[in-house]
Amino acid sequence: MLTLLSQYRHLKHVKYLYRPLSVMSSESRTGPDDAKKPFTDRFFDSAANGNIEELTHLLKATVIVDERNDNGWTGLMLASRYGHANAIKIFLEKGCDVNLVNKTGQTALDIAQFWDQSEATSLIMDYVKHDNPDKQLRNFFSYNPLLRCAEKRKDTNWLENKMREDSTKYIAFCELQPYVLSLPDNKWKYQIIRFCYSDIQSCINDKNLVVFLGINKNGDETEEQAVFAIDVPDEKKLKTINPDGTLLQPFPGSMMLEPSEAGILAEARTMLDWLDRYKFCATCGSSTSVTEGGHKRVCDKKECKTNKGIHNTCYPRTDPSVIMLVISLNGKKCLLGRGKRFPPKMYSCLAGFMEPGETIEDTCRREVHEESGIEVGRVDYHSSQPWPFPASLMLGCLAYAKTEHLKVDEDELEDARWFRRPELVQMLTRQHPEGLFVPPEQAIAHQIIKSWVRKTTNSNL
Ligand SMILES: NC(=O)C1=CN([C@@H]2O[C@H](COP(=O)(O)OP(=O)(O)OC[C@H]3O[C@@H](n4cnc5c(N)ncnc54)[C@H](OP(=O)(O)O)[C@@H]3O)[C@@H](O)[C@H]2O)C=CC1
Ligand SMILES: [Mg+2]
Ligand SMILES: [Mg+2]
Ligand SMILES: [Mg+2]
Ligand SMILES: [Zn+2]
Repeated sequence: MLTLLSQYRHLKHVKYLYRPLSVMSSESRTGPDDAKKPFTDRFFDSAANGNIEELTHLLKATVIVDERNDNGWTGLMLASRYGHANAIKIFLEKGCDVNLVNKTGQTALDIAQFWDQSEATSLIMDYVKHDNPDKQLRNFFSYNPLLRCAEKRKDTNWLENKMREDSTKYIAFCELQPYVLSLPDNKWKYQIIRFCYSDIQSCINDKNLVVFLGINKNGDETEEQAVFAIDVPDEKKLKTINPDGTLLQPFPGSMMLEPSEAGILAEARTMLDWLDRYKFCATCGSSTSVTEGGHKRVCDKKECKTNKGIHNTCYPRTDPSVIMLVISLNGKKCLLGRGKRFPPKMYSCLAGFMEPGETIEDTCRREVHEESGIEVGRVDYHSSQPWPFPASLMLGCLAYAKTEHLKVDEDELEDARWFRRPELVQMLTRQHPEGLFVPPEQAIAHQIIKSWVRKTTNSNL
């Protein structure tokens, strides 16, 4: 406490500590010019003033939740300094980083304690206590609420009985697009239709592909609800069962599902695509039969070597790909590129498929060099994302550049450029003066860029 006190005595004469106080006066709090202030000034002001309406509005762009002013103060720190409990709750709900420190090394908790803001102190302490591994970033398509129950896949009797049970649900696909309903209160949100066995019975035959996806965790333990995916090649059949449904296009359709539905879609879409495309043995060319609830194909030719020893060529495929945010030598800029098929004005992280025998780090170094001419040194893993178009697993990384001169691979990219942090904030929040933007939050690229922006500041840029 003594150290903090002495820090404060020193700081209290420094204008930045009180920078937000300039708007604490009654004139400026309601001043007509507030709306014209830069976005970040309004953000810091609303945190310091406890202006919940403004804060809620500005935090729709969650990327700024950990934005720091020139002195390293976050909105949470400002709200803690002045004891605005409701503002603190908003920051915590939005997943702010409570561990950040300002330029004098204080966390929001240090500040709340120092200023005897007891409610602020207990809110943050409570949050820290309950901060658990579940809070780890979960990318879109990666949250599948079903228990896969791999052990049940070999139990043919169990599977056959489950397929006919009243509680069992089927999600139907036609040409790899799920059959969905748009939500009555929000036409931008869709829900995958879950059919009962009696509804879908007429579509289940030897030709239509069926995959056991798993057991619904939320179902009653005594009556496990199994979920299957079924491919129904004729959309008209689905229309007869439920005329209100529609097929959901991959882009942007899949992005409009709830995250838990997107996770189920990721499993189902990749599985159905694989079952459909790998009908013949890759080793001997014979036909194959589907087994294990749709999770394996077995070569019909008994003597085929896939039926002896290691025969994993008959299992579903996942193609690992890396996706990386390249950070410049001085740590102040990031490299983004424009693929030839991107929507106009969209820039994203560089990405590429892994080759056999490569590590994640080496794939990042190779792909960055191939696509931009930049040499990469250290590579840090960030997070991963299943990308079911058709079967990628995106391995997200931060890659630290050793060089800066760009030599763009024109076969793959239309452009690649270094962007400074303020520009990235504008692109993430769709406020860039030239209309440039990054992929939506459902893409891992967005999350990697956002996490770098949240961990850095604009100072000295
Ligand atoms: N989730 C996200 O935020 C993003 C995801 N992605 C995904 O990342 C993946 C990789 O990115 P991309 O830049 O396309 O990859 P690369 O940089 O490796 O280049 C694409 C080239 O790789 C070839 N290729 C296709 N499939 C494979 C494979 N399984 N193994 C090796 N090479 C292959 C293609 O050749 P050919 O022309 O012969 O088909 C294509 O020209 C893609 O699935 C893409 O959809 C990319 C950006 C953002
Ligand atoms: Mg690429
Ligand atoms: Mg490439
Ligand atoms: Mg490649
Ligand atoms: Zn074979």
